[in-house]
Amino acid sequence: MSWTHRDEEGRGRRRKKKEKGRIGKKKRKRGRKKKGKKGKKRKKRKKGKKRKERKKGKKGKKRKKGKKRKKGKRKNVEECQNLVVVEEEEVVEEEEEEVVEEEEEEVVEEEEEEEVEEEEEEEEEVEEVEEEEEVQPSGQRTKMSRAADRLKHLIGHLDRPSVDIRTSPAASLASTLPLNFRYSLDNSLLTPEQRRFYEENGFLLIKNLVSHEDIDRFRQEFERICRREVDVPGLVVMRDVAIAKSEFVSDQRAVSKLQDFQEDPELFRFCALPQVLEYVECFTGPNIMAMHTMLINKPPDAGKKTSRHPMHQDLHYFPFRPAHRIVCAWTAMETVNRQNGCLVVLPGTHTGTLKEHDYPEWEGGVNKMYHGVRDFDPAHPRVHLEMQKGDTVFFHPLLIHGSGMNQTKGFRKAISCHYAAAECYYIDVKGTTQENIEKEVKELAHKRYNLDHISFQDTWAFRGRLVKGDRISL
Ligand SMILES: CCCCCC(=O)SCCNC(=O)CCNC(=O)[C@H](O)C(C)(C)COP(=O)(O)OP(=O)(O)OC[C@H]1O[C@@H](n2cnc3c(N)ncnc32)[C@H](O)[C@@H]1OP(=O)(O)O
Ligand SMILES: O=C(O)CCC(=O)C(=O)O
Repeated sequence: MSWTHRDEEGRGRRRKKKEKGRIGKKKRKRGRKKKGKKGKKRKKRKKGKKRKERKKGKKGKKRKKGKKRKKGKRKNVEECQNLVVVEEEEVVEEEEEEVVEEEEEEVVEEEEEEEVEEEEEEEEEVEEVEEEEEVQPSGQRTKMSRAADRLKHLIGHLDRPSVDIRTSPAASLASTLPLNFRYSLDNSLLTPEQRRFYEENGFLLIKNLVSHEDIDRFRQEFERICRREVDVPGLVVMRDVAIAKSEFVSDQRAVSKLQDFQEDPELFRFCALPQVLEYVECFTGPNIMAMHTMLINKPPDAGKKTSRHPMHQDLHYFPFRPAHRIVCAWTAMETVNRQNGCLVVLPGTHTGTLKEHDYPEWEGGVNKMYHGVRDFDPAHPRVHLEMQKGDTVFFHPLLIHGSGMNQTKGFRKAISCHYAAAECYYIDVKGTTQENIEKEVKELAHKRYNLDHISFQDTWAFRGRLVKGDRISL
């Protein structure tokens, strides 16, 4: 637990450096802002005009949609009666239609995004915006076409055949890369399309990345742990709240999640798989820490819907930054689909800020520390990440995601690791929305290990393991 001392110094140095940088940045900003504002007014006028045009267009579209929807509904009732029940019960709670209606929602959403973007631009990102405008002069790619593009990418991305889609970017394509990527680093692994996809959506699904052989080995180890044949230091074994008080059965039926398996050499192999780290490096850079590990064994729902995982942003749990140098790798250990509670993501939400989280008010109870995001746009398009064994999704810690209820009789298994650049630094969460989780974690550490003065940051420094490069600040 030595982060405090060493890092306080480091933090001091960094803070000074940052302040210096900020002053410089502010000066530069001031100089540019004048120029920027005029441009922005022009931009706003244009946007107003565009908005009017869109509204006009939307009326016509709505009428058309009404017809389409009726047809679609009939099909739903005839063919997918079960689905109606599924929809009602899932965390996802929205109607199938809402997902299909992305086009319409995207327009509204894009408008909202534009406004938020504008605000952010005013405050912080003047420099970046200017860069963006240089490489993407208005008119070259409108917001509308970006929304449509995004949808196209999303669908194309999810429909890919089950093969490894790794390719090297062709030299000729490199020139089409925008220069303002902020969520991924220059690398020779991701294609321009994959990179752009992550930038815009906050996740990237790679098919068939982890071998079935490895997954079977992880499964066997999981079963050994459940049978208590191995004792793993630091491991947290969770039971679903609905069965936590029922009679203990010492096999996987009782276990809903293994957390912090960094001391289990077999399970921890997952975190160091070279083909996984190759991707991770595109987001973290070459010095990589495995910060958080989980094997999630989503149980068949006991009837109280407690197998759901509320919509949340993982950054809520992390007292380290910057967010865009943190990434999660989540690998399906078997087929995951809407029936057994696949991941559900709100594409693009990684571009927002960390929101307030707390326990959702669910009648059947909520699992310990399963905080949900307080306010998010329920109309935001959702993507259900249906995956096959070995498929891996990489996602940003601000991406709002969750998972639905497991309505099957089987367990739904996935293994995951949150990675961070070793250059990330700890932050003090006092006075922030993360205070509630800090309090809970500290209480748990006290209860479990009788540790009184452990800090939130300590609990992370203690769990983190270097998997590549040098351990720097974390
Ligand atoms: C970081 C990336 C994103 C992460 C997102 C997440 O996953 S967030 C989720 C992360 N979750 C966690 O870190 C939680 C870690 N979980 C734990 O530490 C533990 O499973 C636990 C505290 C909940 C239970 O610990 P114990 O091993 O002491 O369990 P024990 O069986 O003795 O139960 C102690 C008390 O906790 C209750 N309990 C047990 N499991 C529970 C659960 N899942 N949810 C709520 N409460 C639970 C019991 O009913 C009992 O209450 P009574 O005392 O009233 O009888
Ligand atoms: O695997 C799941 O069901 C959800 C996992 C998740 O969202 C998380 O642990 O952050």
